[in-house]
Amino acid sequence: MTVSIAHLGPTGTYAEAAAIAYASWLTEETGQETILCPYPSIAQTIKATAQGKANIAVVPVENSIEGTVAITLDTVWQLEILQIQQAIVLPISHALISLAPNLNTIKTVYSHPQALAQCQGWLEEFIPGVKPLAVNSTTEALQNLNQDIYAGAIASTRAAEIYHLPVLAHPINDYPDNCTRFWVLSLQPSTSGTHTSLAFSVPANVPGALLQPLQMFASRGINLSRIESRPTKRSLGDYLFFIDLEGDASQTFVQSAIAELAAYAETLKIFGSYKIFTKLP
Ligand SMILES: O=C(O)C(=O)C[C@]1(C(=O)O)C=C[C@@H](O)C=C1
Repeated sequence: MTVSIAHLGPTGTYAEAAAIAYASWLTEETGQETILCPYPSIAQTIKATAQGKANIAVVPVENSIEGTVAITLDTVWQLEILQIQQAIVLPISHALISLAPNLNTIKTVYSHPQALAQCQGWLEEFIPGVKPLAVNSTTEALQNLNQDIYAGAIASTRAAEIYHLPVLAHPINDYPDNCTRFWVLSLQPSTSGTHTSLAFSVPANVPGALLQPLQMFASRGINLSRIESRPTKRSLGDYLFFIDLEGDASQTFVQSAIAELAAYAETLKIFGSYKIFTKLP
């Protein structure tokens, strides 16, 4: 069977690079053939996989400069049925791509909001007054860039090569060690790994509602590698808490922690246990 891997498109995105890295790993490990399936948005990538239209989704979840990719957490929470099979950390090195003769003539810069935010200091310093325009992905604007010499786009040098466009400046991210973590999601139960991701809402906004779950992890010696809050979208000030913990959900002490957490939580969702792969530059 050929494994279909959904990712944010069009071709050349960082998500596609992560999907390619996962596809090579999968083929090496299992001998399975893969096919890449680009989708116009991160939400559609995740939904297509939840609906069985693709076998796997590879989506960004957190960036070292800008933090959470909110749409990923929100969609995974809403759909509930997807499990994390693996996490992949990719270095992100942005380029300014444009047919403009020099930086001074650029009036607008297109990119994904995460990429624009990761380069905002550079943009303010080197193209002050430029208009940042958010689009669905770093590569969405590249197909039309040759129609506007006053426009630029922030994407990878790999994308510039794919679209045969010149790089005016690189790297332009505000911090050199920029990297993004991607989740590999599917409908299959996750196997095992070093980290477990879960999320919960609390029954009431009262003192200690979050302290009790956190204390429970601490008292068991379970290290949390990430905690993130997202609005429940029900009312202002009402939150969900996303936690990554160091441990495998099949370990007895993690199982008992999860059982105790269920008692504190209004709703608890477990997104699986998985390994984190770091692809070096
Ligand atoms: O637009 C892309 O190329 C993406 O893969 C999306 C995305 C993101 O959403 O964070 C992925 C990595 C970078 O952080 C910038 C953009």
